[in-house]
Amino acid sequence: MKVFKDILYRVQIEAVVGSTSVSINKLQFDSRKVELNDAFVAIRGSISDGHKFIEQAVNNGALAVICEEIPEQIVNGVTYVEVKNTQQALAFMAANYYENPSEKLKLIGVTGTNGKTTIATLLYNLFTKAGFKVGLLSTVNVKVGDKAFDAVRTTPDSITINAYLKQMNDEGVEFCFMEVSSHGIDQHRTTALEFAGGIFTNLSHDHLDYHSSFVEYRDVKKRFFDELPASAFALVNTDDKNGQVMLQNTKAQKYTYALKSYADYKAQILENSFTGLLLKVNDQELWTRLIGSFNAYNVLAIYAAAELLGLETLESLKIISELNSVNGRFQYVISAEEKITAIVDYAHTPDALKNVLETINNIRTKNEELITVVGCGGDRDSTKRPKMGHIASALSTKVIFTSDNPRTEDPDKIVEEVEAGVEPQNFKKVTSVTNRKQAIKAACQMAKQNDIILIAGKGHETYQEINGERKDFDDLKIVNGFLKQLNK
Ligand SMILES: CC(=O)N[C@H]1[C@@H](OP(=O)(O)OP(=O)(O)OC[C@H]2O[C@@H](n3ccc(=O)[nH]c3=O)[C@H](O)[C@@H]2O)O[C@H](CO)[C@@H](O)[C@@H]1O[C@H](C)C(=O)N[C@@H](C)C(=O)N[C@H](CCC(=O)O)C(=O)O
Ligand SMILES: Nc1ncnc2c1ncn2[C@@H]1O[C@H](COP(=O)(O)OP(=O)(O)OP(=O)(O)O)[C@@H](O)[C@H]1O
Ligand SMILES: N[C@H](CCC[C@H](N)C(=O)O)C(=O)O
Ligand SMILES: [Mg+2]
Repeated sequence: MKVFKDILYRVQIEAVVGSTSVSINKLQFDSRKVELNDAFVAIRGSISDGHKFIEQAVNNGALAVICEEIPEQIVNGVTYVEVKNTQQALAFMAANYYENPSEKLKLIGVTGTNGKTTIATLLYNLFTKAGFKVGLLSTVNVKVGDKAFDAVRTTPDSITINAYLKQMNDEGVEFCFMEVSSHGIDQHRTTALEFAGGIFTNLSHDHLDYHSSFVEYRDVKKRFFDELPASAFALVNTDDKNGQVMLQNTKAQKYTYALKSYADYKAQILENSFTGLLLKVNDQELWTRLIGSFNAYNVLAIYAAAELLGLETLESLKIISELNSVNGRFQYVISAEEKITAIVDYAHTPDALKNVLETINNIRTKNEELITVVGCGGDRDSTKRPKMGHIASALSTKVIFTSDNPRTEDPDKIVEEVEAGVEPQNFKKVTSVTNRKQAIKAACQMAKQNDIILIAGKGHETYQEINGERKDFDDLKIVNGFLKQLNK
């Protein structure tokens, strides 16, 4: 039990009805989960409005209600608190409830369109290998030291974030690396957290269904840097034109990294092959098993962050050279006889897809075909579909369009929208097989000796979501199975 008044610390209160001296049990923003003596926070969402469920929350036993408008019908014995923004209030309340756990460790947030999971996970692995107890909040999973938990979202809601951070405090975690998504910033999931550093990767097309324009998407990302404290570092990629924008109004100490332009942390690619990258980083040579020039940015960012967090340079260079690629990010298998390479990659944005295809094209020889299997998710930004169709067909020798996670949309219709981006000169490279398993099978059957198959979009995901139902599905396992059948 916690005293309600203490939980409200730093929350800007507009009006109160009832007493704030009561003791509350848990915080909830979903009325269906409210139990006796909980506090219910009513959030105006995109589908429904939490204010409609205040009565249900009270019937379920809520002792306190935090809302943007106190209802006309109030119940005796229940405390109502009016605030301007309930999502923001929830963030402060969650931090207070768990005793501000972000202040008791070094929390580093990674934001940008692509590379967040890669950078956060590599930093988790780097600091763990350096002997620290580390935490991770990422798309793939949540880690508290070596304990792993399933991740539901890239950036969880503020109650979940603070609960994990508290668990990290209890277990003596010193550093936590977390992904900060644009939805997360916009919905104040990361407000009230004390960050020791922020990293910006890059900005390209994604989530334009949610944010009304690219400028709004950019400004949401920028808000994360605007809110960093002066004690934190802000480390940005200045080869991306939006890197400097992120630094415009930040109070944090500014650092830059780049391959092409002047920066505090600079790298040059000396070698780029299927076995990895050889980089020159601030005059030191650095070998990494990670593949593709985009990974040079990720590796440079973790090298810089490690230095800013006080890790010894030689030690971090040594450990970085031992790090493996992250689950579902350029993971590959090679079939035993035909030597067909199948790559599974989480590229689900036009820019990521282009990077992965260019990386493969830089490495493969002209005699080998590049067969790409790709689709786009349903109930997500549909404007990226034709763009990804265009990129896949222009940069591969053959393409099979298929389903990603159709969610509640018609899978055939999504495939048609992807096909719409194909230019006439590429028509004959393209076929469509809506069933993803059949599409992967077809790619394996098409492939000849030494060819390369790219299966993009789902990476580490072990399910396919169709009509709200998640069924087991693992690109890597499936392609491995078909490649083995070919060998028989
Ligand atoms: C678009 C989006 O971000 N939606 C999030 C948002 O939902 P919403 O605004 O639609 O909520 P709503 O359903 O309208 O309901 C409003 C409120 O009423 C409450 N409610 C609803 C019904 C009821 O009976 N009782 C009740 O109290 C809900 O709990 C909610 O608090 O607020 C909810 C509660 O916090 C989130 O669960 C939900 O995430 C949904 C599931 C989602 O899919 N989000 C994705 C898009 C997302 O956040 N993705 C990013 C990754 C992006 C990236 O790759 O960069 C992420 O960080 O994971
Ligand atoms: N620095 C980068 N620049 C461009 N593309 C990248 C970069 N790093 C990774 N990618 C590509 O983007 C894909 C997704 O990478 P990653 O999962 O690290 O990004 P993310 O930002 O966490 O994505 P999400 O928004 O889904 O959480 C990778 O599979 C790869 O194809
Ligand atoms: N974090 C991203 C993941 C997309 C992954 C892709 N497989 C899809 O389902 O669209 C999102 O929620 O938009
Ligand atoms: Mg991620």
